[in-house]
Amino acid sequence: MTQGSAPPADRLPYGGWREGDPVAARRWVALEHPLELESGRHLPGVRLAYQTWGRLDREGSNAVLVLHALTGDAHLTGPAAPGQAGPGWWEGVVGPGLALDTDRYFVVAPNVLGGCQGSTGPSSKGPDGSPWGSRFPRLTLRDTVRAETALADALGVSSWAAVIGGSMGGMRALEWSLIHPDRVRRALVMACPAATSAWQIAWAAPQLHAIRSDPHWLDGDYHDTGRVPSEGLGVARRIAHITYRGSRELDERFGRLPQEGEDLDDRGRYAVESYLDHQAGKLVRRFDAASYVLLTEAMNAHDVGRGRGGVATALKAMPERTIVAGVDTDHLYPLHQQEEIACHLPVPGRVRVIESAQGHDGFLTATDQVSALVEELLAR
Ligand SMILES: CC(=O)SCCNC(=O)CCNC(=O)[C@H](O)C(C)(C)COP(=O)(O)OP(=O)(O)OC[C@H]1O[C@@H](n2cnc3c(N)ncnc32)[C@H](O)[C@@H]1OP(=O)(O)O
Ligand SMILES: N[C@@H](CCO)C(=O)O
Repeated sequence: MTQGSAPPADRLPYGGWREGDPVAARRWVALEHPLELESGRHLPGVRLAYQTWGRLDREGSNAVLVLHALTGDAHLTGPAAPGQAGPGWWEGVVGPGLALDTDRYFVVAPNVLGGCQGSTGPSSKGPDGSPWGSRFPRLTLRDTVRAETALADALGVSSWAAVIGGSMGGMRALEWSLIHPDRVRRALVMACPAATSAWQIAWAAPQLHAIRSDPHWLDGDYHDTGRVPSEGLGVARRIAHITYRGSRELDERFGRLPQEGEDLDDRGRYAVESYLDHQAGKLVRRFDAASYVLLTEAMNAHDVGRGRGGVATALKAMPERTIVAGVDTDHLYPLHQQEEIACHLPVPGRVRVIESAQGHDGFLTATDQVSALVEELLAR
């Protein structure tokens, strides 16, 4: 296993992974051997990008793993790297004296395998030096956990004090706990299901279709062409973003208003259309379409019960100290899915409800309530 603090030289980052990055704790780890995937295939040359905050104690017992959502990254908090847009995605939750107190805990956030923010994914160069593109193997979320097992080993973390995640991060927190029951002491699982439902696969379908219909998609082999399937990815993000937000929220924020300075009678847009255009444009600038497809398919395949005797049996192996939370207005991953998880835990409990108008994104925006959950988890 090799490790470093500079980005892998063969990586064209979409995020902030550049030579001379001023934040010392942005690192990567390279797996020595090809990663054996759930499919039986092997993925060579795996590198995982990650960031850390705080220090690991002598016993190696104070490490907390935070797992990001679909288009997230390893940057939880702190100054952005040069060229990287914006602060971290969990500002106010992680830091000195905050709920995830970096004076006490060693916080680790990897970029998911298959992603495009520093870790190996379809846009990385394959063994022959050209981008993986369509040759990149299908992944499951279990594969992403197996890759991170090597990261935990490299960091000297024998067991995590807690594994925390929302949405895809929550699915992966479940898988971490079930693959390594001896290495996860607590879990906080937010806004995700035990198994992806028809409703969620249905919402993903037009997104995948939009990307694959883009003339620049080229069956996933576009990385060397100088063109990217930005129209398709933009449509996918618009669809996804509607599912991430509250219906009442959008009504109250935008109503039937036209976008400022635009005339609806002269091809102008409604304000909400402009908002979705903005969200699409931001994602297209920071995310790779092939990673989006790969990870969406990995989420579609998510089922903690697969090969474990079903969901109810599988969840019995979760840590006793598990908190499950959902957002009251989340119409993508509705609360009944978190209730299902909570009722099958070894210590069945009630779901913690995050009250937020902002739908699924509540686990990102309601930082005070999320902080309270993190504090409760770590106090147990
Ligand atoms: C766990 C993870 O790692 S997930 C990764 C986190 N990041 C993302 O998901 C990126 C996508 N963004 C989001 O999902 C959300 O914006 C969040 C959750 C990050 C933040 O949500 P909020 O703070 O509620 O932001 P909101 O949805 O209101 O969007 C604000 C943006 O819309 C823009 N906007 C608002 N109204 C309009 C409009 N009528 N026309 C155009 N743009 C508009 C704002 O100017 C602002 O732009 P900026 O982000 O470039 O500054
Ligand atoms: N806004 C989040 C929602 C997905 O859970 C993301 O883009 O990853």
